Amino acid sequence: MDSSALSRFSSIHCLNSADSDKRSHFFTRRSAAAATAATADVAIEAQNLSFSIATQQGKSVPILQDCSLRIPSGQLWMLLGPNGCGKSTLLKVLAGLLNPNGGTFNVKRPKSFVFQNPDHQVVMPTVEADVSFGLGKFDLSNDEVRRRVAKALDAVGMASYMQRPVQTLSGGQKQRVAIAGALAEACKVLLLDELTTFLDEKDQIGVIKALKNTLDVSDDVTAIWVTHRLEELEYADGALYMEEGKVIKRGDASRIMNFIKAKQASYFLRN
Ligand SMILES: Nc1ncnc2c1ncn2[C@@H]1O[C@H](COP(=O)(O)OP(=O)(O)OP(=O)(O)O)[C@@H](O)[C@H]1O
Repeated sequence: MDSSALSRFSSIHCLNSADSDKRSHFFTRRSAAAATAATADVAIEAQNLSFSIATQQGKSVPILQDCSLRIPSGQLWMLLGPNGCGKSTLLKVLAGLLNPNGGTFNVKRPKSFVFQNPDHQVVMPTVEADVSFGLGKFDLSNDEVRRRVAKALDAVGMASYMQRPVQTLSGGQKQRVAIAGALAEACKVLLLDELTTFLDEKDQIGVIKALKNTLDVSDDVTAIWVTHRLEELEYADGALYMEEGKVIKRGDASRIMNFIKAKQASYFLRN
């Protein structure tokens, strides 16, 4: 599957229980009995995850090492860290798109992964068709489909765009439509990989505000948001900071902000 098709598949279709069975979402070297079960108030939990890639020379290169995290239900958490530290890889493991070599994880389902390129997120001709695209598998009445689509678009502030051709949307609006698609499918966890990378400042703030509103008005939806932009931290309930394949700091947004600023200051003093 090419990356565009994978993006479309993953972002528009919630990764539900049936998918997850096929994709070995819960991988462990330990016995199933020892696996960590998510408690009612924890949406995402991972312990000691490891993930390696094999080079063409047959060498194993570790990407995630002893990586643990815990995110409470109904909250927006941000995942930060330097380029190449493993943020996207961790997200893909949590989505079930990559199988870890070790460790345990549990993510509430259904869950949905949205990629950073807005042009990979929407493919149907209109906003309404796009958001309802993933609902075909549920055998819902037309009224129920319309109700879910309207509610999801309302949550992301796109209710008045129902009949708009998707090619007329800005990048941020496309990302919001992708999030609405996941909401319409009643996803409990949104795994969002640098959605604002390709967006201008106005669109960037529009997406993060729409997401924050979505979590406020939805019942028990949790989001993890990978970003490099410190200004987005003000919208977070909590944040994780990764380095070299593992989460090294966890806390409220101001704690992580101070931690990163101190790191940046010491880097500039040394160089
Ligand atoms: N399929 C792959 N083959 C080889 N190396 C890979 C592969 N996938 C990831 N990597 C490497 O793994 C490391 C972590 O990549 P990842 O994309 O998870 O980092 P990231 O923290 O999301 O980076 P960025 O902030 O730059 O997007 C990088 O060094 C990357 O080059």
